[in-house]
Amino acid sequence: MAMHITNLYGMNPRGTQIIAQQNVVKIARELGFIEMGLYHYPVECDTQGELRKRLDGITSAVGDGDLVIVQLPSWNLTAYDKALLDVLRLHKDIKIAVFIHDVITMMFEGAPQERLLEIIEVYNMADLVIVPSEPMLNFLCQKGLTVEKVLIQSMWDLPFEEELKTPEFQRRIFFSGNPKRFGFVSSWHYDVPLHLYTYEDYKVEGQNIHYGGWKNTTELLLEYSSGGFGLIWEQTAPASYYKYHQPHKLSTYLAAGIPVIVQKGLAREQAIIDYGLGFSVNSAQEAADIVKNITEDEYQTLVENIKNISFLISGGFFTKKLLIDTVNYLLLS
Ligand SMILES: O=c1ccn([C@@H]2O[C@H](COP(=O)(O)OP(=O)(O)O)[C@@H](O)[C@H]2O)c(=O)[nH]1
Repeated sequence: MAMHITNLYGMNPRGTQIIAQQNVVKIARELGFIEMGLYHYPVECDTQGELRKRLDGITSAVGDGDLVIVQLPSWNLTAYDKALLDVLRLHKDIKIAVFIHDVITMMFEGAPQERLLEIIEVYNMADLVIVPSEPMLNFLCQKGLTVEKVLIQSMWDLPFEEELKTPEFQRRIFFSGNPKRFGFVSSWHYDVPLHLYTYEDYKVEGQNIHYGGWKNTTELLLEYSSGGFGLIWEQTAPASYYKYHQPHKLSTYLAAGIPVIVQKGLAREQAIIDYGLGFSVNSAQEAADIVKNITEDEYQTLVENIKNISFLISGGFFTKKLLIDTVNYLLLS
């Protein structure tokens, strides 16, 4: 019996979609998974026959009784995801887990309800689903998710081997994300600097913004670990997605060892408070006030609290555990 996991290629390699899927696969390989590469392309150009031939090639290493983790979305059409699972299901005793990274219809405004139902139908073809949060699980169940075996992802990992220095006390806030998605950036006018990293060209509109352009993972972690706070905020529209979403930036800040400030009501708020990793706030003004008023001792206490979780994230432990739990759950019950 072999274990397979899909991996996404062909999209902007700076996008979180690619970074997250490739990091999961990096960790899965260490556990003996075989990579199944999926290419992002205009699926509508394929005839049914061409798509089937393509999928036969992609799944050629899969045999009867194997276990496959499909990371979704593939960012191709839902019809492609369904066709992939259909082809996998042709194998006798195959075990399929769908690892839900994002639900595309929830991310963009005006997406028709039927599309969400089509996506959930694909999830329902799996023996197990991995969801990004409990609110997401509840939402999907209300909309028709029927898969009984479910695991909830606790955190993204950011496998990273280099030693980072302990962050120094700095009154500044880091934010990584596209300002077109996160409108609060353009109205930043507080007397605490906001250091922004994004691959989108950004004409600085807010005040006290230091635009750092794009950094690769190593560069970003080095910037963050020089000291400050990491901000996690809701996207502008639709303004509810981050109540369900597992934010990648949370792990990036914690991997670098810096405390975080999260907007109240977002999916990871409680964990941040329970583990003493930072603060939750109602407004950007409140975030700036915390950074202005915190003492150096209080900052260092937070940095100490974060050391263990930082070790787990850079060592890939959350994903290893999730993948091992997936295999055990699929094979033993
Ligand atoms: O200069 C940059 C800016 C962003 N990122 C990555 O992009 C993520 C944030 O992107 P996004 O807002 O799409 O992800 P989210 O946090 O919403 O999951 C960060 O965690 C980084 O992994 C990066 O590597 N370099």
